[in-house]
Amino acid sequence: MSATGIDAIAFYVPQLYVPMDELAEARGIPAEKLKKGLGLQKMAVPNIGEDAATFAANALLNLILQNNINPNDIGRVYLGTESAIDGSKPTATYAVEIVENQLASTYGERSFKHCDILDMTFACVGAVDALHNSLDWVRNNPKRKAVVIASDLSKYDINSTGEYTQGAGAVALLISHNPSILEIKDVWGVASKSEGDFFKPRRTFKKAALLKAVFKDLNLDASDEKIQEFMASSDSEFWSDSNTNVEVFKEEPVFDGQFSNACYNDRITEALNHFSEQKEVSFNDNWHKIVFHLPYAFHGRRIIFDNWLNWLKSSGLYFSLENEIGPMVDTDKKEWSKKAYKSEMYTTFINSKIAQGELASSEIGNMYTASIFMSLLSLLSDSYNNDLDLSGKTIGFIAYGSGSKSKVFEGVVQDEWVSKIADVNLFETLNERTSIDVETYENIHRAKLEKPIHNGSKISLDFIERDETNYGLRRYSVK
Ligand SMILES: CC(C)(COP(=O)([O-])OP(=O)([O-])OC[C@H]1O[C@@H](n2cnc3c(N)ncnc32)[C@H](O)[C@@H]1OP(=O)([O-])[O-])[C@@H](O)C(=O)NCCC(=O)NCCSC(=O)C[C@@](C)(O)CC(=O)[O-]
Repeated sequence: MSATGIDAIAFYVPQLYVPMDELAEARGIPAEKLKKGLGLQKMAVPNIGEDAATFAANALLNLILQNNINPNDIGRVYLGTESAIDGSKPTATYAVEIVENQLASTYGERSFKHCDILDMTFACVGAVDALHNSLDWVRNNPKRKAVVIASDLSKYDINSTGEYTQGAGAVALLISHNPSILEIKDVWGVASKSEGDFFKPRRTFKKAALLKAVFKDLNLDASDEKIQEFMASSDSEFWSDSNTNVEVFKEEPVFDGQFSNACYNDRITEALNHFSEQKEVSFNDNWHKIVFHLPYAFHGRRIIFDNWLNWLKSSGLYFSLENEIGPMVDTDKKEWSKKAYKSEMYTTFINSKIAQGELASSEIGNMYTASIFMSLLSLLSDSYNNDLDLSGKTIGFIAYGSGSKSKVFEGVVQDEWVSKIADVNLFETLNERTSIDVETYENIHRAKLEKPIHNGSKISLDFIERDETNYGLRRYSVK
């Protein structure tokens, strides 16, 4: 059976960002905490009119144009996202429609007509699920090709501990036989457990209670009779709606930061164990590089530490660490762990296996589903820029999605990888973005602006339909 995996890769990141120094100053947080503690330099900010569909469309279009892909050859477009723009109509349909229209003059109308299009959602691991499924499907027939897109925007409440980890964008992958970039092996470590570490519930409010609060603030008669009378006679489409409750969807999650770290740690440990039950592996020796889901740049290096200690024990190298920092004494475990974390051995491990995958995350922030694929692209682009050959090397992948699930898998870099990375220009593109100040970012965050700032994006939301039969349908335009 021929190898299957990633044959081409493309990305899209919004043009706007906030420098971390400025955000730290505005929030009264030491900039060193964000920069040295979490590894953050810039936070990508979506412009007005950008959403998960426009990011995905941009990444898909880049993938097709940069690699001369004929859309008629693609049998699947599976999109992983937790920022869906509709509860029923997949975000992938919007993205494909935009791209199909753009390609019509070259490939004719409806070039994705026979393509299976789908969204998959499981927090940040949803696009890895899309990849896993697409690999299984492609593997069954040598002619099959699939596209996997990861597209998201991570938005947290202003002033929350998640705010400085925000980011946005998309990565698109072409999955095929005999891939040029990465063969992905069919061994998957999986661990799932329902947890409430991070989620985006539908929040409900009683309409009468909302009105009561408003009436009271305005010093109006807030009696139940008056409220009922108002709702029955109101011309407003909102207040006259027959539902008792108002359902509100917010992009901002409900989350518990340190608990989410603990869930991430537990799930990846279980998934790593599950992986090694299926394949004998010495993670330290066999994995040349490790790519993580990165909610912020330094998360991988912080969260893998306990597993690394166990890897040292199983590969007989623990004594080298003890030689460097001394043996652990039961009474001083915490101090010893701190020393081990700062040891030369661990620093070498981070610098040789993890740091290249962190570079793009420092410049963008959390891209949710796209973070792990952006980390792969960061590793490949940095290796390309520094003439480091990765051919034949094994990369380990550690994915996590809140709620919660981890998947662990591995891939082998193929001889042709350079030919597919040379024109991606990841870091060059990131360096061309526009800096905005904190006030402008806050106005975008609070939806106070109506028009895009600067030149706006190439693909953006044009308007939202308001007629009864197409209410809420989104229309996009391409400049
Ligand atoms: C991620 C947290 C929890 C971080 O929480 P936090 O409170 O911002 O930071 P911290 O207290 O964990 O400290 C961060 C580091 O900064 C250091 N530090 C402190 N001060 C200084 C200073 N002056 N100079 C230098 N360093 C400093 C400090 O020592 C520490 O480093 P460590 O000691 O651990 O190596 C927070 O940002 C958060 O709640 N984020 C949102 C949730 C999240 O990202 N969770 C991550 C795991 S869950 C996940 O990955 C899934 C997710 C979120 O992507 C969603 C999905 O699946 O859909």
